[in-house]
Amino acid sequence: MMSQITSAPAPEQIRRAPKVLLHDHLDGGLRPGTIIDLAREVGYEALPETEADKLGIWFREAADSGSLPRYLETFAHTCAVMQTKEALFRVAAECAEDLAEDGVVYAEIRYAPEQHLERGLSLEEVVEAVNDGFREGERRAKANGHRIRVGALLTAMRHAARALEIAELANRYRGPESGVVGFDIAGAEAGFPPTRHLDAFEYLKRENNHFTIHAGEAFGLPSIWQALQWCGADRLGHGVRIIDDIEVAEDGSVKLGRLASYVRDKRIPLEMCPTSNLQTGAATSYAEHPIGLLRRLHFRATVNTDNRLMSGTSMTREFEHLVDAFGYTLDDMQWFTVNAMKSAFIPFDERLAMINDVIKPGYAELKSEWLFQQTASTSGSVAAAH
Ligand SMILES: O=c1[nH]cnc2c1ncn2[C@H]1C[C@H](O)[C@@H](CO)O1
Ligand SMILES: [Zn+2]
Repeated sequence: MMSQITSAPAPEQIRRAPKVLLHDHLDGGLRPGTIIDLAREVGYEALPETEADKLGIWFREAADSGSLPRYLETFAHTCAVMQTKEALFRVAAECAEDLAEDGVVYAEIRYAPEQHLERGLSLEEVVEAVNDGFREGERRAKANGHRIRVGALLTAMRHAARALEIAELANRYRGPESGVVGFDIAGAEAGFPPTRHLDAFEYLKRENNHFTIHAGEAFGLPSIWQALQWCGADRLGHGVRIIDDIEVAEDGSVKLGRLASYVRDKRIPLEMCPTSNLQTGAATSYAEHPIGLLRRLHFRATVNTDNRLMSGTSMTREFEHLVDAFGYTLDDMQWFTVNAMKSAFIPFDERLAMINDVIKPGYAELKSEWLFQQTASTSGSVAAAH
């Protein structure tokens, strides 16, 4: 039997470990250099910086406001340069390449097609350009010795009124050829409850389709309750505020309210995004991030990036922060990764194959390296003592 891995994985091991990403926005993950190139090509002159390094820093700082609406304002610049087929293709291809480079083996990437129509594209053209870009990125990753599969989630903006139309689009493009795997709603949460879009969710349920809902990020339990019990969400985007329904007494004993119990009992996946939560004020520090408690209580928690550009992050970095804050090991990383893979929107047999053929062997290899190093260093110290 494999012995327990006790030490913290090094950043390089974290990068090489197979990772699964369920919550990442396409328009929140552009390379700064690409934004500058695309702005030049389309004549967009409102960028706050024209050097890639400075632009990357600008996004991180502007998004670090402590408020979700202010965080969301920064997307005006990325969406502005994602209005042509070529731009969407490039951004999607680079997204898949960057994730593969970071050790992500499966990703569901979301974006709102309705935000990419300013220069005359149709919703269908947007979806097809992004899908083609993902396929290209998968090919480039393979050529570089990486393996990644990318699915798309189509998002509707919760302040707008196109959710049913976008849900229909997601349904039409669903399937292995195009790679659309589900639906989401995003945008400012306070004042825009998920029930505004009930028609879209009811439609998707009738179509046996999958959806996640951003809930419990900038607003609390009522938003999570609506997302699950009125709308029927398969997963929760963030869901951090579920912590409001959990009481931890001074002696460490824990009491779950009915909603928190439901979420845990039903194994509702929580797409947690620690760095993004610090920026929007949904959590105060990594060490106090609810993911620590939720992991201990065996909620189906997963680790995600949300917006790699605005949060200056990657899957490796998110795990590094959690390793620092909670002392997580490769076993914990594997637990989060298997949770995420179980919660993906692709068919069960394909999820199982990813777990058995990619994730478990990947972690087994890293753990055996770790054991080998431990043995080598122990026998080294024994030899030195003689
Ligand atoms: O964390 C988020 N909460 C709510 N909405 C978000 C978050 N991150 C990005 N968005 C919005 C801004 C994007 O333009 C949109 C589609 O990806 O989704
Ligand atoms: Zn999000």
